[in-house]
Amino acid sequence: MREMSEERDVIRGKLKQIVFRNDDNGYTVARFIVDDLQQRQVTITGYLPVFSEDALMELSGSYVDHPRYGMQFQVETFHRVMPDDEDSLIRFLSGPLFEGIGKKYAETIVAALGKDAIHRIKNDPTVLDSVPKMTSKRRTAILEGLKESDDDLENLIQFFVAHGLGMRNVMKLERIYGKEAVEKIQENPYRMVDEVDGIGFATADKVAMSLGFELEDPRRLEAAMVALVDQMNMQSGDTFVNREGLAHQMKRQCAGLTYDFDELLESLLLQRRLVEEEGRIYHVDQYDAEVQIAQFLTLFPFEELEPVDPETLQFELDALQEKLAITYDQAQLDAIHTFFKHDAMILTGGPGTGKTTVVRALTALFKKLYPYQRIACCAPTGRAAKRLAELTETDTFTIHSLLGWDLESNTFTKTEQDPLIVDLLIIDEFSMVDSWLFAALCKASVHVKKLCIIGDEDQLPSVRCGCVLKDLITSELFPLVRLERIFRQSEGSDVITLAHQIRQGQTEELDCHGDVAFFPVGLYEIKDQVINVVQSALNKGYDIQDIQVLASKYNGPAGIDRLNAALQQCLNPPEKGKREWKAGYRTFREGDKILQLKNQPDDDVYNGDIGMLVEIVYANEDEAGKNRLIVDFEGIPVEYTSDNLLNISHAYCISVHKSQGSEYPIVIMPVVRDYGIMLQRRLIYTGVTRAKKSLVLLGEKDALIRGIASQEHHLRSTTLTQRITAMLNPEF
Ligand SMILES: Nc1ncnc2c1ncn2[C@@H]1O[C@H](COP(=O)(O)OP(=O)(O)OP(=O)(O)O)[C@@H](O)[C@H]1O
Repeated sequence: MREMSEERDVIRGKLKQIVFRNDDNGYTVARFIVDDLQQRQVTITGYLPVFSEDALMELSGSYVDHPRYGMQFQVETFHRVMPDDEDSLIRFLSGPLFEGIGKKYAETIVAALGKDAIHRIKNDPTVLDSVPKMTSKRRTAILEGLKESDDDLENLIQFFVAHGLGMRNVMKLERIYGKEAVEKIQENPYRMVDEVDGIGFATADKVAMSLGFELEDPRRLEAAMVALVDQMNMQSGDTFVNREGLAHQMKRQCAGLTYDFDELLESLLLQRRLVEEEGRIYHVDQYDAEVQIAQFLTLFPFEELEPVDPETLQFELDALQEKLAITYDQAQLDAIHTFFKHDAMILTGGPGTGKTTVVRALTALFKKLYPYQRIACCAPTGRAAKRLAELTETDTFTIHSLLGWDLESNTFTKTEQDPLIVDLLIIDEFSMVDSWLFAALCKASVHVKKLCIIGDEDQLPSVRCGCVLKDLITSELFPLVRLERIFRQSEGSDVITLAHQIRQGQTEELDCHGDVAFFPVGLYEIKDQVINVVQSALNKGYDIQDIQVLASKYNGPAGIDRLNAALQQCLNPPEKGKREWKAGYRTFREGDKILQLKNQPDDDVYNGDIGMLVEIVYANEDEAGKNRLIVDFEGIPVEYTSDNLLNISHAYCISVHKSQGSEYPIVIMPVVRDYGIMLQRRLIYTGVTRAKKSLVLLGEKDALIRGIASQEHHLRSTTLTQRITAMLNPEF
């Protein structure tokens, strides 16, 4: 039993050391030095933000006698006490809150503004002008530091944490709504779903319930309907839902609640959170994305390049072929001429058909013919961008980094107001680009004068909504060059031959010889046989990073989770001296092969990147008292703590979807009936074409054949093509 003393106490003092902290909700156990004559040390507990150790705090709460931990001070409210003597003021201003302000400059500030410097700056920031040697950097550091030390922020944190939000989200709210956050969220917590990235309906609903909202509150039902449209789109890949389907799903989700569907929908249409067009209901973001893409492409280009003289082009082309000792075939030459003749072009073709070879020629010739124009190459994944950079010797980016993506707000700094300064834009692996991302790229591309889109139309469509590549090809807006001849085959690739058979839906006499092997294996033997194949490749001298196992679903005996666990046990077993970190159901071990699951642009690692776990640092050796894991992504070290551990998983076996945009020397791919409808032609094709050198298929031949024969069950429904057509022919 815990005993609690009755009266509320107030203590003043400073934080000494954090003993425990849950970063999700801010729950903290810390040592605190009370600012009295004895300088007593007290253990405090409560939901608190991270304070700097120098901050003078006033805590109000009560002492609790904990049976195991003894007397603790349980914090109910807290606020920062501003220093009121010169010494403390100088220490405060030169503390960690004020970046770049040292002791000397803090003295200058206090000498200029006196003991009530903080009060004066807060009342009128222009008083900083009277401080000698005040630079704009120093000014920003002081104002930002004061903002952080504000009591309002502390009250705001307490309010939201009490209503179930984690510290991370609270900080986002503060950034978006400022001091009005509490008022705004109290009035309608569901606005967070639309306005705060990373907060979905479930989180907003938790806050609303805690604030006492009714289940049938119209604001709740409206938010539920918008979230439902989003969720249905994410599941199907479509860019809209139909009215009846939405009404039906809404009925299921809001069973037992009384509401009028038509009225709710009408209200959402009026607010323009949803958009209706001929019975189709769009989430406003999806609608705007389609319109933006269609508008941009139909008006493209806004400025034109001087045309090239055909003779000069031919001269440079001949010189390039000689320099590279290559002869482009007719389709490749067509691609090159089309590119220089038109403002935009789509280049498509299967693996090994020479797409990258053409891009190399395009960039080399463009540099010669337009020496003062800027080129940017981009791709949706880091891997694809790196490959393009190696081959084209041009500035190459992921689309996210090109657009200056901000992870916290999920927004881009490059927009129509601050567009890209690029004349030629080349986008590779375009089949993976979704509607929302392409719309963002279009918005920032108003100065682009030439556009080249490259992608394999037979690969899986983008993870998120839309099928932009297919829609652009169907719209016939831009000239399309299709490369069919397989050049890699002449280098002896049986993988490519098989890939083309799969693409054409050919199921008889599948070419499984040479670099392609098929082993008939039953479902329950898959795990052991995969290990055997991996072992024999390792024995032949391949590295674990060269070998990639690709599976089609997560659960089941041949699922990703099971294969990862088995492969880890076999390839990187526990060993004395090899450090481990058990995190939930996963054990990370030094030497593990790791997959990045999310974009982390600040660290330069992206969804689909693969690295190696090189070091584990335990909490008791770490300054911040946290377990830490360091992964090396081809020379880029990235740190993970419990805060971002969900961004990675083991990579011995990964999904075919995650492998898009990457290539591996050896691919091992189980194909079993247990994968069900996942095993379709596009997925098999995408997996098979990841293999650069050799491919091992193992499983049930009938599952492979049935998979190749099965086309997508659900072709994505979008309206991009018809929008483009309508914009080109406004009279219809
Ligand atoms: N005209 C050509 N003559 C000789 N070899 C060629 C020619 N075009 C391409 N190749 C060679 O064919 C191979 C595949 O070309 P490339 O990498 O450009 O194809 P790709 O379509 O980009 O393939 P993937 O999509 O699989 O990367 C390369 O080794 C390339 O050097």
